[in-house]
Amino acid sequence: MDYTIFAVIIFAVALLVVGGAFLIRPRRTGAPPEPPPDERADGTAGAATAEPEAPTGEQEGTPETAPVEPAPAAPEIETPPPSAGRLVRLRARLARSQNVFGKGLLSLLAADRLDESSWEEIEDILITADVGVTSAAQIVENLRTKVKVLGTRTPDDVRELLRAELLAQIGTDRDRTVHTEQHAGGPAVVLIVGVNGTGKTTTAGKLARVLVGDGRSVVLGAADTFRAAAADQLETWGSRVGAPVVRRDEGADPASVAFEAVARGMDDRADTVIVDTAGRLHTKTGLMDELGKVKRVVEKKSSVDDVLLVLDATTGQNGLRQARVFAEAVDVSGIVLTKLDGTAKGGIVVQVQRELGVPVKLVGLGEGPDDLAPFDPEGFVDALLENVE
Ligand SMILES: Nc1nc2c(ncn2[C@@H]2O[C@H](COP(=O)(O)OP(=O)(O)OP(=O)(O)O)[C@@H](O)[C@H]2O)c(=O)[nH]1
Repeated sequence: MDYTIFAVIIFAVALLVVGGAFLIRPRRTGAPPEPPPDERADGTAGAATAEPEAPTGEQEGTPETAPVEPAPAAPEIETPPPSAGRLVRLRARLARSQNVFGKGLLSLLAADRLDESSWEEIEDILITADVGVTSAAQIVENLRTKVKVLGTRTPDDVRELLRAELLAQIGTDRDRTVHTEQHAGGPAVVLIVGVNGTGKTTTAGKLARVLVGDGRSVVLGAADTFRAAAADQLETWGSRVGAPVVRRDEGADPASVAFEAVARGMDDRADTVIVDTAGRLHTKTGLMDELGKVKRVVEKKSSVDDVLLVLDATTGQNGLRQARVFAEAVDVSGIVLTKLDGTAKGGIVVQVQRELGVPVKLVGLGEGPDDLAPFDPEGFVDALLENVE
């Protein structure tokens, strides 16, 4: 009898130890971090705690985190906020970063007399904000004409003049929808392209959150197979919102991963497949071959509905050079401008659209998981001119 009780106690202790090991194990093997307990449903949780951790060397070296099959979703799934109203929520951040730009222009325009040097200064401010030389000259010319017609100006008149001119340059009638709706029974396919470090993988993850927040189902494809860490990062994003991630071993053919992701999206009857691609700017030919192949192979299964080019707004002319190379390599259909919270160079919206003839569709305004918003010209310009005397 005593032996039986002893055996039962041993068995119970063994159960506890094994159970504990299971509970602790996923964290050590680089599985997605549990959502912070204080994350609010409206997505306003502190950015620092809510952002999935950047891949670390420890994760890169963990062989268990590179399965061939799509990773299982973590049990605790978050509900991100929907896309509507995101720019409004992030407006203060935009207003803060672009304040110098808006304030400088408004105060110059409000002066009683606008002489030649004032107009030059206005043009300089526009160029410094990365509006681009051609657009800056055009804006100044249009404003000069309107100011002449208007005669005297109240601060409200000036604000309205500038608002209208900036909106005209950005364009209010372009289609800025990211095409994520199912078609012909299959999922929409969105390719994310851009140089590494611009926020490409982060954007793929944030976009998945936007879509899940809008009630869609998403499959993520980790076709940046040159860095295992990029796939790990994507897996973390996917697991937090229950989006399966299709990945392969480092060095695998990106096109085949993209193909498998679309196949998985079809099997799952998902709404959207988001494919993160590699962005090494080795040679233009190499890039063209690689991205061209990904697109061609995906198109054997489904049409590609959007090719989003991710650009870091803080990189100015360098970013634009990269954009040109990508636009030559693949048919870019939309631009995602990231890190607009960290630069006063919001004028890049005007320049990049003018250069590439492609609309800005999404903007990144922070490192938080829900700091990606659909781009809305009115909201953007209003934030630029907000709280400025
Ligand atoms: N402040 C700010 N940081 C951002 C934004 N978007 C991305 N980032 C940060 O930019 C860094 C690079 O992002 P990644 O997504 O790793 O960049 P990537 O282009 O995928 O590069 P690889 O992962 O190297 O392929 C990360 O620390 C992001 O948190 C943004 O809108 N604002």
